[in-house]
Amino acid sequence: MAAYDPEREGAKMSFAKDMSYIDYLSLDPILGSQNLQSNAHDEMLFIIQHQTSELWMRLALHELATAREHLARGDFPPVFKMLTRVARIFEQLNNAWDVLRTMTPSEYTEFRDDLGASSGFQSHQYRLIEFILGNRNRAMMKVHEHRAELHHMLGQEMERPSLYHIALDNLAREFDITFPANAYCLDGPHVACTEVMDAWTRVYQNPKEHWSLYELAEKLVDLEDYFRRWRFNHVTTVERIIGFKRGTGGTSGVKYLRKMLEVELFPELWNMRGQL
Ligand code: HEM
Ligand SMILES: N[C@@H](CC(=O)c1ccccc1NC=O)C(=O)O
Repeated sequence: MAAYDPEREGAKMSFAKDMSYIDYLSLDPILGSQNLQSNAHDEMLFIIQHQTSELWMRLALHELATAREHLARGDFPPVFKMLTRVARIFEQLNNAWDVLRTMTPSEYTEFRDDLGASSGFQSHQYRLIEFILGNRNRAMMKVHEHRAELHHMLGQEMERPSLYHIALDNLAREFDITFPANAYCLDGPHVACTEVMDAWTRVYQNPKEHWSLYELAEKLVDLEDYFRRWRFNHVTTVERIIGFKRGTGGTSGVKYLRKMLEVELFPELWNMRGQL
């Protein structure tokens, strides 16, 4: 029997003049961007793990920015879809730790020194995700001063209402109320506010009456749930690989990351649950 030839069934096989897979996906720059700093076998894993994470974060930002625009118009269905997708992206990032966990401390030590002072602490996309969700801290912007455009982007985000702020606008509108100004702090983390908690409580006490806000609240809780799991997986993997060593970024390492586990993005949505 002759070997199968897809061309005979009509598959296009010549791409000298047409856009092909490698062209459309810009695979040349992507697959040529694993610039190893050492000869350690596991550095490839380390770089690809981070590069793929950054690509997923790029998508998460794309979804979150558009979700915020729709939410500002009170257009809920696309927001639900996009927030679900972002939660799934975090699930994807969470599963990716299983691959990285195959690297032992001995293997990581082979190239850790070659990382210099670089660290995930300097991931501008991670910081943007935090800022867009509402966990804002100007001090975190300083590491980007040498990259004016990234620094500017983070600064601009800090001037916009966060996704949660926009959710609160919708919540206030539902009950024809106004939240105190401190519920809308632009350049700091969101601080829990009783009036907001009471309004979410009213939503959960009568879901049928406030179904869109109820669904929105659950999407936000879902997203934060997955984000928390990411932080937890990160700190556990870090402890497993470097123990309590200081981070390359200069923080205390695991101690710093444990502190970050305390971050609450949407505190009222968690605090109100004990009141129902
Ligand atoms: C061997 C694996 C890893 C180790 C040992 C590690 C270690 C650390 C340490 C010690 C910090 C604290 C900052 C510092 O002083 O350096 C940190 C922060 C961070 N890492 Fe990793 N990390 C690892 C993998 C990853 C991966 C795969 C990502 C995915 C992008 C990542 C993203 C981050 C981010 C975003 C921060 C900042 C967190 C924050 O400020 O809340 N890390 N990491
Ligand atoms: N902070 C890590 C190094 C590290 O994980 C890292 C280094 C360069 C680019 C991304 C990294 N990932 C997360 O921090 C360490 O202290 O070993």
